Amino acid sequence: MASNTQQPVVFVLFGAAGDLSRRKVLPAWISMHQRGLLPERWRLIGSGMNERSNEEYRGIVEESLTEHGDGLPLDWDDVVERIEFVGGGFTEDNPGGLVDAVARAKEDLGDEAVLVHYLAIPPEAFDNVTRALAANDLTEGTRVVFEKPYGTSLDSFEELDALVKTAFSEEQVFRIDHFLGKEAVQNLYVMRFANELFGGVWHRDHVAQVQIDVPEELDVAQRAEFYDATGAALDMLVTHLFQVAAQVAMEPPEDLRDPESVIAAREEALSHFRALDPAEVVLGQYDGYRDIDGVAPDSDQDTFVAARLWVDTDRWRDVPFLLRTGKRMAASAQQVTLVLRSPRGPLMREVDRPNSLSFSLKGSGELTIHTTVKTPGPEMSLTPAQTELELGEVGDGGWLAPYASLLHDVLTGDRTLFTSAAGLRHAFTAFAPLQSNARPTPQPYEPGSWGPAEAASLAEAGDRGRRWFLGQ
Ligand SMILES: NC(=O)C1=CN([C@@H]2O[C@H](COP(=O)(O)OP(=O)(O)OC[C@H]3O[C@@H](n4cnc5c(N)ncnc54)[C@H](OP(=O)(O)O)[C@@H]3O)[C@@H](O)[C@H]2O)C=CC1
Ligand SMILES: O=C1O[C@H](COP(=O)(O)O)[C@@H](O)[C@H](O)[C@H]1O
Repeated sequence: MASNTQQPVVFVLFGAAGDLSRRKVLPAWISMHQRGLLPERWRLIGSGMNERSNEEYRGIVEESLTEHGDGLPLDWDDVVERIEFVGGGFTEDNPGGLVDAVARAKEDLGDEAVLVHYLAIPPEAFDNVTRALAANDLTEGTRVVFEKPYGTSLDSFEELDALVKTAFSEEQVFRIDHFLGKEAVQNLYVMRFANELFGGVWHRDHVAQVQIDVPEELDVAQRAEFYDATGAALDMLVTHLFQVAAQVAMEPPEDLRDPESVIAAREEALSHFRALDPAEVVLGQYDGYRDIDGVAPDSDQDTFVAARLWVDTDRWRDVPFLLRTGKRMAASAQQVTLVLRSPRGPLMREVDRPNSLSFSLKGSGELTIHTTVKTPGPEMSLTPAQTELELGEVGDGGWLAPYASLLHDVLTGDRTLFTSAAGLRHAFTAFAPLQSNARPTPQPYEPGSWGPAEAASLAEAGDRGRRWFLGQ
């Protein structure tokens, strides 16, 4: 479904006043407009449960751009006229004013206008909105973007997917996982496949462990209801951290420029994720979480998860993938680290810290390489050293925020960085033990800490001397 980027677009944003829309989607859309990545003619229709006037909603967009984007575009007076809001929800039986609003926008832009639906709503609402789109004839020729998590368990994923298939063909569906749109995540495979320095060691013979670590200082007060129904493991582990792990673990695709080939390679890796062993998972809940408005007073929801994942392929057999994320932690970072094995040979006893390649996924990304070098001077003594490469400061390209990059792909029809149903089925299968009776009880942890103490030993167990790379 490739398309010409000048085809006018009607962008219908469900959950248009929610946290995701305000912090990410609206700033991304307007930044695309500013960068000339949108067609000249477009309309944005926000949809929500609550009633809001166009003026109120435009005020929300303005605030979103000021607080989370690059400020208002120079042509704001023109842009603001293209934005409207339709409240009161959107269901099979009661489409509210949305169908009319879409018809007006299409009339305005012409018949060739493409309709893109973006579901920035809680996952439990995906099926109702899908049904409503079908019942109200808003599916044909459109594209639909589903936020993550696409399903909340293996069973609900299957139900949702079966429903979505009745309403849309696969090429209309874009299941987004915005971590795949991060520059540095894309750079993981470019660095690996374009550099023998990295590609040559990307193997169990050289890598002792892989860490994917996303601690967040952020709390959840702005979206307590959503979060308390979701939790860290569903919000982050089975989604972003699994996708990034698959990106690290995948075998070389046949053709890196062919979307199907890249998706197949990433999802083949997912199919080799061993089902999580609850004994190798630590869940946590920060002290004070239950006092937040919107959180159940007896909630046992996890706000932290650390897991040891195994990827059963020849390349990764017996190499632990340590995954960790949580809210209200000591620091905010997004880091993928390949910790290499200790060197053999004459200096093996003198090297304190093995080599590591550490990719920061924030912004345009950064690579840090830890090495051991000779201390300058007459003595033969060794010193740990590190070197950094800012991945955004090379060449003359311009960094795109992940949501802008992925929305651009939706408009051009490039599916490389989107997930397929088959891939998500593998992810939910490996995740299922955490949704069974064997789910570990969340352990309390201090806000501003690195999570429950048990998580530290998860990194050490069975692999003496290994630690979480961050926070040690
Ligand atoms: N927030 C984030 O950082 C990220 C969120 N996501 C995903 O985005 C989605 C939305 O999350 P988030 O924005 O944080 O959640 P919020 O709770 O902040 O916002 C959800 C919005 O959806 C609307 N809504 C609520 N219930 C329904 C329903 N039953 N049917 C239709 N619309 C409904 C609400 O509209 P109204 O205000 O009018 O009541 C609300 O504004 C989730 O799937 C989440 O996983 C993905 C990546 C990052
Ligand atoms: O999907 C989500 O991601 C954010 C972190 O992503 P970032 O791009 O803002 O760094 C996380 O805070 C949120 O809980 C989750 O829903």
